[in-house]
Amino acid sequence: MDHPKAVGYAPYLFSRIPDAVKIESLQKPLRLGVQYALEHPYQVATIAVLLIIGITSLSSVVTISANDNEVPLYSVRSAWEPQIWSSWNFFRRAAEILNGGYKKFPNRIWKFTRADVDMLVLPPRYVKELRSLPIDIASPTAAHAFNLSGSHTNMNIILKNNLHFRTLQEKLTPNLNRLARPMQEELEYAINMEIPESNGEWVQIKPYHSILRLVARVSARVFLGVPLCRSEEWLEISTEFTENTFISLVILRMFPRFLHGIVSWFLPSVWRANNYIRRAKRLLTPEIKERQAAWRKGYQTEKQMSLLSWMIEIASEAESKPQDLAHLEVVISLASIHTSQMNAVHVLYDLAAHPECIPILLEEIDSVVKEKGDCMSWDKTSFYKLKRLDSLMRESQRHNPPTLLSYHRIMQRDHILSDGMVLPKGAHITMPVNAIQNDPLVTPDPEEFQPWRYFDLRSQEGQGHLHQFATTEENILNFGKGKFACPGRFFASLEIKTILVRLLMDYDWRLPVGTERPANVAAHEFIFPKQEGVLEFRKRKKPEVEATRSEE
Ligand code: HEM
Repeated sequence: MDHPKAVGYAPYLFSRIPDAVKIESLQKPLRLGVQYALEHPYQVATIAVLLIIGITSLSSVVTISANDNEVPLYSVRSAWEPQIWSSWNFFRRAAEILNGGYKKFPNRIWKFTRADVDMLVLPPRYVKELRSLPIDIASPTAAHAFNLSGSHTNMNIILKNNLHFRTLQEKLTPNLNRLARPMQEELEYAINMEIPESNGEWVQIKPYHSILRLVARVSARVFLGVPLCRSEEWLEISTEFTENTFISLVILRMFPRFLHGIVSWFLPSVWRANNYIRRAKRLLTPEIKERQAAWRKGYQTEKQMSLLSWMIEIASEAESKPQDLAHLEVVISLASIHTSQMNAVHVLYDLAAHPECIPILLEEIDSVVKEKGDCMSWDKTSFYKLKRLDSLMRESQRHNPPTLLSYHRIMQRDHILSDGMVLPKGAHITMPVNAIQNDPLVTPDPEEFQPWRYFDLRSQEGQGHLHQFATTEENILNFGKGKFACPGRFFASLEIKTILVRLLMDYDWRLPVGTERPANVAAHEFIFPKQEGVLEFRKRKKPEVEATRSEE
C-alpha cells in the first residue's frame, strides 16, 4: 500500500486500527487526519475547543428556543451563551443563580442549564406529592448516579440494587443503641492516634484533616468491625475514593455529556478512584467470603454487629457477589464519611467563632453525665438529651449546607402534577434547598446565627420531637424527605455528636488570634469547609468524670 510520509506515532496508531475499518475510502483521510494532528497539536486543540464552543452554543440556542414560557430559563444571559460558559458560571456562582432563581420564581418551576444537563428546579410546595412517588416514576437513585457521573466514577453500582439503602434502614438504624459503645471505644482509640498531644499548651490543628480521620475510623468500626477497621489501607480507600470522585465530577460537569467518556480517560482522579475500587475488592473479598460461610453455618460472632455482616445477612442470591459487596462498602463510605466530617468541622469552626456557646454546651453535657454517668457508657437516648447541641448542629448545617441543591429525581415516565404541570420522561428535577430554608418565611432572620433557634422551637408545646438535626421537613430538605430521604441520617447524627462531645469535654477550642472563621469553599452546588482552616486546641484539665473513667 502506498502510505504517505508519516512521522512519530502516526504509522503505529494507524496500524492499531482494526482491519474491519481499514476501508480504502476511510483509510486515507483518517491517516492524514491522525498525521496532521500529530504534526500540528496546538492547531488541532484550538479547532477542537472552537468546535466544542460552537456545538454548545448551538445546543444552547436550541434549548432556549425550545424553552416555553411555562418553564422559564434562569442563569443564561444570552441565547448565544455557550453551555460550556453556563457551566463555568454555575461552577463559580451556583449560590447566586439558585438564590436568584428562587427569589424570582418562589412558587413555580424554572430551570437552569449546565453543559451536561438542564435541571428543572421545583418549589417545595411539590414535596408532598413527590415524596411518595415510586422509583419507577421519579428515581432518586438514577439522579444520584447521574450527579456523581456514575458511568465514569464507579458509582453506577447503586443502579444494580438497593442493598446498601435497605441495610442502613433495616439494620443500622434500629441497632444504633447497641453501636453507641463500640463507636465510643473506636473514638477513644482514634483520638489517641490522630489528635496530637497538647500538654496543656495551645496547639494548632487543621480540623478538616483530623476530623476526617476520626470519622473514617469510627465509621470503619461500624461498617467493617474489628480488626479490619484498623486497616490503614481501608482508611485510605474510604477517604481518598471520595476526594478523587469529587474532583472527577466537578471537572466532568464542565463538559457536555457526550465528551465525558473521552475526558475521563485523561483524568488522574478517575484512574486513582478506579484503583481504589480494585484495592477495596482485593482487601475485602476474602473477609466477605469467610463471613458468608460463617453466616450459612449460623455462627454469630462479634463481627455480626457491622454493616458488612448485615449486608451479607439480608442480601438476595443475586446481591451476594463478594466483589459487589466490597464495592458497596466503598459507596457507603462515599455517602457517609465526608458528609458527617464536613458537618462536624463546620460546627467546630462555628463554635470557635461563637465561643460563648461552649460553656452552655458543656453544662448540657455535664447534666447528662450526672444522670447517665461517663459518656463511654452513654446509649442513643443519652445523646438524644443533648438538645442544645442538636440545635446548634442544625443551625450550623443551615449556614453551611453540604449542597445548595437536593431532592434530585430523574423522571422515568411523564408525570402530571396536581396543578397540571407535566414533568416529562427523562427530566432531571431538583429543589434549591438552601434558598428554601433561608427564606425569611421559613427561617426568620436567616442571616443570623442563632445556635438555640431549634432548641427554642422544640421547647414549645407539642414540638419536642420536631426540628431535630435528623428531622426532615417540607422546607428543610438537607436530608431529603419521604421514603427516599437519607437512610444514614440518624447514624450521622449520633456519630457527629459522639465526636463533638469528646472534643468539647476534653479540649478547649479557639480561633488563632486575629483570625476569623475559615471561609467556606464552593464548587457548583457543593459547599466545603476550608481544608486548610486552622484552629487552636488545648487539653482541658481532667474533669471529675474523666478521672473516674481512667481509674476504672
Ligand atoms: C450530615 C450527613 C449527611 C447528609 C447531609 C446526607 C444527605 C443525603 C441526601 C440529601 C440524600 C438524598 C436524599 C434524597 O434523594 O431525597 C442522601 C442519600 C443517601 N445517604 Fe446520606 N447524608 C448524610 C450522611 C449519611 C450517612 C452517615 C450515610 C451512611 C451511613 C448516608 C447514606 C446515604 C445513602 C445510602 C443514600 C441513598 C443513595 C441512593 O439512593 O442510592 N448518608 N443523603
